[in-house]
Amino acid sequence: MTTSNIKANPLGAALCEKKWARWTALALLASAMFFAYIFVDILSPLQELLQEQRGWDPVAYGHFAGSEPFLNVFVFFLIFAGIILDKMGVRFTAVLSGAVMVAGGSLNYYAVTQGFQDSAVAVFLTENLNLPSAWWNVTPFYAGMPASAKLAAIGFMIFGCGAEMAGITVSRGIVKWFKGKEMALAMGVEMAIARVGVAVVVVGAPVIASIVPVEVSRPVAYAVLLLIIGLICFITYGFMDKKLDSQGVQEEKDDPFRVRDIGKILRLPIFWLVALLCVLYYSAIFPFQKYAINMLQCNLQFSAKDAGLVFFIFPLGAAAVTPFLGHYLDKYGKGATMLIFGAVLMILCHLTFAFIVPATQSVIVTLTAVVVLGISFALVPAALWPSVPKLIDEKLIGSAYALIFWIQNIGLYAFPMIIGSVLVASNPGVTDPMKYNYTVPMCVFASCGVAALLLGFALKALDAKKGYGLEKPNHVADDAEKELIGAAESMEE
Ligand SMILES: NCCCC[C@H](NC(=O)[C@@H](N)CCCCN)C(=O)O
Repeated sequence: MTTSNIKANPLGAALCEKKWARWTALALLASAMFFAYIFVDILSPLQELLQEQRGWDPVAYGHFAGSEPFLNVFVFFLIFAGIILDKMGVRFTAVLSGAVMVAGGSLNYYAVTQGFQDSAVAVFLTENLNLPSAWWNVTPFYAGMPASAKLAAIGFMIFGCGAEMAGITVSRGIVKWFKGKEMALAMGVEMAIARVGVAVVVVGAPVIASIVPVEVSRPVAYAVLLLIIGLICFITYGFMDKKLDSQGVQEEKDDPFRVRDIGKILRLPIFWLVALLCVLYYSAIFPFQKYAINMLQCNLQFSAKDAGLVFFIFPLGAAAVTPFLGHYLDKYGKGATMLIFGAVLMILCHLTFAFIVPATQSVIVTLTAVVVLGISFALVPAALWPSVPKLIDEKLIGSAYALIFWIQNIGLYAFPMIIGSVLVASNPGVTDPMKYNYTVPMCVFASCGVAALLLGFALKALDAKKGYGLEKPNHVADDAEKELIGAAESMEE
């Protein structure tokens, strides 16, 4: 186990000790993530236009949308990203991730422009990447997929590598600047800003696209511009980070990296509890988001626009509450309890969508469930991510975040497909997309919540036994305490 990352600074107070400086660093990191979250969902509200202008049917859109985690999951890019982060540090990895996002985003943009439609690349892609729809074809490509959707998927999977790399880097950056201070609050603010990005896109993308002449690629162009600004934010952050390093406040780097370090993380039972809780919880949130609008339309007989307005409060509600919960965690702790409480709320909401909403068709009940789900989506992330540094040796924190993200991405990749199949199987003969019954898919989401809840109890019990400090305020479970735990564990072994 490592000792504290704060080393004596002969030049006076280190930059991270100054409130304005660490919050400026956070503003730069959070802005880049805000722009990344905008890009992730930029095409979500434009499905109709994509069909009209580029010929993407729902299958093509679904394959494009699901392509983001592909390289991270199947080419293990996230694992490499964690190793790069632990070896090269926050500054290098942040700029690299920003550049990868810009490259992938630009390709994605080019794919949806009119210029691409008329190019030789389009002809090439129309004739290639026509993979059969067989069980082994885990790629987003299939025979007959529009060329623009193929290239957009390639761009989106490259973007996905940058976005997830940025996610782990920003988490490690926040640990570097805020450890022993308002760390959970800072992570909460960062995630709240990201949620606002999702809400902005739902409203903003259709408005930008519908400026005459109506053009589906225009919002993507703006989003790429924002990614470039995000890269500039990361570069600017790099100067602050360098200054901090020069003051002796260097992050612990894993030098040289050894594969057995990953093994060390994988052997920790507490790591598996956190990672499995994460994949189960997030699999019932992000994939649910993809179906939520249609579920609301089917249950309430709403238009897509009205259903979108109801669902709009979900990310905004989460954004409003997350920083307060982060602050609560810093001050009072109770991280494991928050995870349990968040899972309970999620189960209740999904069961409400499964049984009560279709039976009552009540807008009030639906709105209440959406708000409560937003609170759940604040409780779990606010407690989960700041708890990781309490469990893992600081110099392996990048790899630990990366492994958790990787396991989470497997769920994010698989669940939209699982839910799609469950939806079709539980609605035999239904072809009208407004007539689906969502009871069984919602029960699947609720059962993820039940499994996450059980893991939450197990986590709390293991924490009570081993004293990781999950229930303690952030600054209490410091490195000295981790060292004691580490020593106790080595004695047990
Ligand atoms: N500093 C970031 C903490 C994680 C925030 C978390 N995001 C994720 O878990 C991403 N791996 C998944 C994003 C999926 C979007 N395509 C969050 O709560 O958003």
